[in-house]
Amino acid sequence: MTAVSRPAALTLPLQDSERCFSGNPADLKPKTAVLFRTAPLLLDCGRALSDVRVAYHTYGERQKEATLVLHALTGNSAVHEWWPEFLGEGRPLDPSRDFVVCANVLGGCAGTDGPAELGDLALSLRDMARVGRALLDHLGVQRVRVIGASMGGLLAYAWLLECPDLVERAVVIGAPVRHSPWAVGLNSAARAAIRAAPGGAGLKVARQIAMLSYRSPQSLAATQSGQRTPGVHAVTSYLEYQGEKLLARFNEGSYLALTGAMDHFQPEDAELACVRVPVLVVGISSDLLYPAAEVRAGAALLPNAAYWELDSIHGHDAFLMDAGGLPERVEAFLKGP
Ligand SMILES: CC(=O)SCCNC(=O)CCNC(=O)[C@H](O)C(C)(C)COP(=O)(O)OP(=O)(O)OC[C@H]1O[C@@H](n2cnc3c(N)ncnc32)[C@H](O)[C@@H]1OP(=O)(O)O
Ligand SMILES: N[C@@H](CCO)C(=O)O
Repeated sequence: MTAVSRPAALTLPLQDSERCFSGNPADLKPKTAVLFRTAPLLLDCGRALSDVRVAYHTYGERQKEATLVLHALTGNSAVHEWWPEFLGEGRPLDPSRDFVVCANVLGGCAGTDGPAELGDLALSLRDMARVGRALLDHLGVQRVRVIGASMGGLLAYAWLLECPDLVERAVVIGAPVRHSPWAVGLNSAARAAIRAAPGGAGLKVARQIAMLSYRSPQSLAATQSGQRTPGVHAVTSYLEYQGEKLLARFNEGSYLALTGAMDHFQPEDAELACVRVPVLVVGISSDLLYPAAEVRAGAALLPNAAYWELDSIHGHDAFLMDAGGLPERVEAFLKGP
């Protein structure tokens, strides 16, 4: 790995993620585009949006074919910060070979328009795919390979249904084809916490509920047994800390909008049977939020899907924390036949 050098004008110390990224230092900066200037975006809820601001990262030289990364619920477009095992020379997303694009989703709070700019929004994952399509048009991209995990995996399914003409192949990691009552129930409890205690306290509880679904009993037994502070269970202070961390970097309106979009994405089996392109679906052995059997059953609804399982004790977030052989699997699949 080659360390990147920062332009002289910037004197902040490099973050670890920046040191590890061996591509063009200019790729580390987010870009913005204002889309839907001449014709509005018609949302599934019936509202029309014009001049939609989208913040995104690209890695590598611009090409007509791209690899589009779809981030998770509280993730963002800075792939180099949260997926270093996947992005870089010799990795599945290789900027020396590929044009990699990742945009912050509509409805989020990382630079793309969301509730903070637009007010309360009833959004769908298909709306987000349409915004992504407009961004690809803006960049001159005509074909994409799509890869997403968690909410990004659900969004990958939305791309397959909404933009079948653009998608060449797709990787779905740790995501079902639609939310189960269990997943909707967890999000409903999180939203109830936000509505019961607006202004921050509710968002912190929402994150605590969600974190439990992102880990597993075995993972917490391995990492959070005992106490850090006398008289306080380690897992209790861990969850409190995770709530504080999310409050510092996220927005409760976005949490409501994005979890609502995930819950309302309920494609029919017959729609999924029309997806013709090759799809690699990855389940996670200890995932409590989206159990591997459910993810596998979703893959079986697609005519041209392969299923692989990541073996980890760390639950849903293993794709971030304990990726094991996943990068190699993804790379082999993205290369194509
Ligand atoms: C496809 C996508 O888009 S994914 C998007 C990626 N998402 C993000 O990057 C944002 C969300 N982040 C995460 O979800 C998590 O940080 C993960 C999954 C990346 C990593 O999870 P973890 O290994 O639990 O690490 P996490 O950073 O959450 O927790 C460790 C922190 O908790 C603290 N901590 C650990 N145990 C305790 C405890 N018992 N009490 C208090 N604090 C604790 C650690 O000191 C550490 O603090 P720091 O963050 O200030 O360094
Ligand atoms: N840790 C992920 C969870 C969903 O994968 C996030 O916060 O977005």
